[in-house]
Amino acid sequence: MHCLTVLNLVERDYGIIFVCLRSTYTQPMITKIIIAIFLVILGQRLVRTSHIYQIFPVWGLLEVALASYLVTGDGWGRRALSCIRRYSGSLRGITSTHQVLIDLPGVDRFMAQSHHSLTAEPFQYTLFIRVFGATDSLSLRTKFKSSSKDLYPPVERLFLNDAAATATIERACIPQQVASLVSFASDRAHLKRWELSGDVQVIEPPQPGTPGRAEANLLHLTRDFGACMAIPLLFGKDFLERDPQFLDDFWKFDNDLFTLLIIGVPSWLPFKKIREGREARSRALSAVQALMQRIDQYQRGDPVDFGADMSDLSNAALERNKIYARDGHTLAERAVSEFSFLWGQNANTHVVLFWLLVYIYSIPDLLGRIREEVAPYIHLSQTNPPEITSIDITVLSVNCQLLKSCIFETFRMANDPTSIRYVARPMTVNDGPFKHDLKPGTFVSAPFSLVSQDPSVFANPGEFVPDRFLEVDPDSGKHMARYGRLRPWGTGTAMCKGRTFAEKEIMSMGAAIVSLWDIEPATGPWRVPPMVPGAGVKSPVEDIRVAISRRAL
Ligand code: HEM
Repeated sequence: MHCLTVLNLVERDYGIIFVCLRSTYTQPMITKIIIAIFLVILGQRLVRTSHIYQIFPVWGLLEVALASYLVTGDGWGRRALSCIRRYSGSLRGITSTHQVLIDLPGVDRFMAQSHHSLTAEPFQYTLFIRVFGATDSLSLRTKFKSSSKDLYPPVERLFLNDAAATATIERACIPQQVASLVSFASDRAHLKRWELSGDVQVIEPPQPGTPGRAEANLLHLTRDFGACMAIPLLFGKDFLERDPQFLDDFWKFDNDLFTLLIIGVPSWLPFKKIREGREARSRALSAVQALMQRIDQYQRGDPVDFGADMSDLSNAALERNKIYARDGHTLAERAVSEFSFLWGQNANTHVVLFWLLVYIYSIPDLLGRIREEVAPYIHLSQTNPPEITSIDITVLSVNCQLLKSCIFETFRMANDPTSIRYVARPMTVNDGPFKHDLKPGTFVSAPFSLVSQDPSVFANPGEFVPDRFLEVDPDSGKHMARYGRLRPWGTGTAMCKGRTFAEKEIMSMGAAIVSLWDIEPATGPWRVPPMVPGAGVKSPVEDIRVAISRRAL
């Protein structure tokens, strides 16, 4: 924009200040101070009024929680909500800037509209600023706007495409890795990363003919085990090996800080949990920034820091870095974006794996049924203890419908997905007898956990029913697991881009673990711990101490 135009705009908008400015030319110091204040105000105004991105209101998720709570309550909750909400029908938002869609007929069709009308980008940008540690600026909004739609195709090619997702999981060498879920190493220096995190204690070392027995914290063991499989597939092996602290920081940030920041708790509050979470985030971001530097060096053909091996980086990481370089993102900005992607890849998947194992091992007879179902595709050696010689990942996904139904049921019990979109153009919502006009510049949210817990959709919603999602296919007559009204991956164009990979990963790791290991509580009978809601998949109020031994055939 030409500077005279800017000055004209400035004079129009800030006339009085401008007059003052002109009259202070004789006092240069005061003039400089006024100019500085004025430029800050102008800068803030430009950021606010640039419609590149709006920030999702800080109370938005609390409004989703409140509307969901009131609508599921008895009569008074619904009546109270009817008095305070803005629209009628299925739109339950209280404020004019945000509508919560509950029981909207055809919600998938509505949310499937093109990103020119409904877009997830402003909410993702809000997460960058509010949760992942980026600093809001007009320049960052502009860069994020030009990069974001190009950042997903590389992810889709690696994690969404069926054949590519299978090939990616094959590279993780699950048979060998699952055999070392517990290594029984007597020397701490030889314990795996996930064993350290799971506080594995060997109770009986393995002897010839007798499997060993160890105790571990199941959530910590499983989530680090999963992350140690998944992260190298994206960022190569060197990343986690170079930074042994990274996973602890990642989970600390996820558990202690993420939920607080997303609901708007200021990160500067002087509480120990927040301070430690912030420190963990800052260390994790530094590790990712150093990685981005190495990726950049590698791509430009420059010497790579520490001579790190970058040969097994995924194409997704390489292609995304090219887009960041094209659009002039600093290394710190790339780190925030990749850290948020890494969070999406890991924060939910391995916690789902934990809950799946808890249900399979704790529900009488289910372990036997799953072992029987997966046996033809998890090939075991005849040794004692047995080893997995190969896994047929493709056929496992197609033929193991009970396991798939158990995964869906785990999602239903433990996952709280919400799709949040920005209304970029005027839109009309068809809501049965109602029609609502949505203004551009507002947000809509669709919380899907309400359906998951609705007894009229899923009978006895508090109970884990392994076969719940199995339906008889009219053509083949076989049982097939179908999602029905479950939406673990959100909906519409911004639906999860890693869902094919995540489902196959949980299936193949779950099938491999149950085939090789016996797991039971370290003391007493199984007790499924209560769940703490968070951002996505819920955590247990406390970890479960379990005894693990190799399965004897
Ligand atoms: C059990 C595991 C997972 C669950 C439950 C899950 C769930 C979700 C949900 C609910 C969304 C928001 C969708 C919406 O707004 O409608 C989402 C978005 C996303 N997820 Fe996942 N996810 C999982 C695993 C993964 C993995 C493994 C990856 C990557 C490898 C991934 C990458 C993404 C990306 C890139 C988005 C943003 C998509 C967009 O805005 O276009 N997710 N996920």
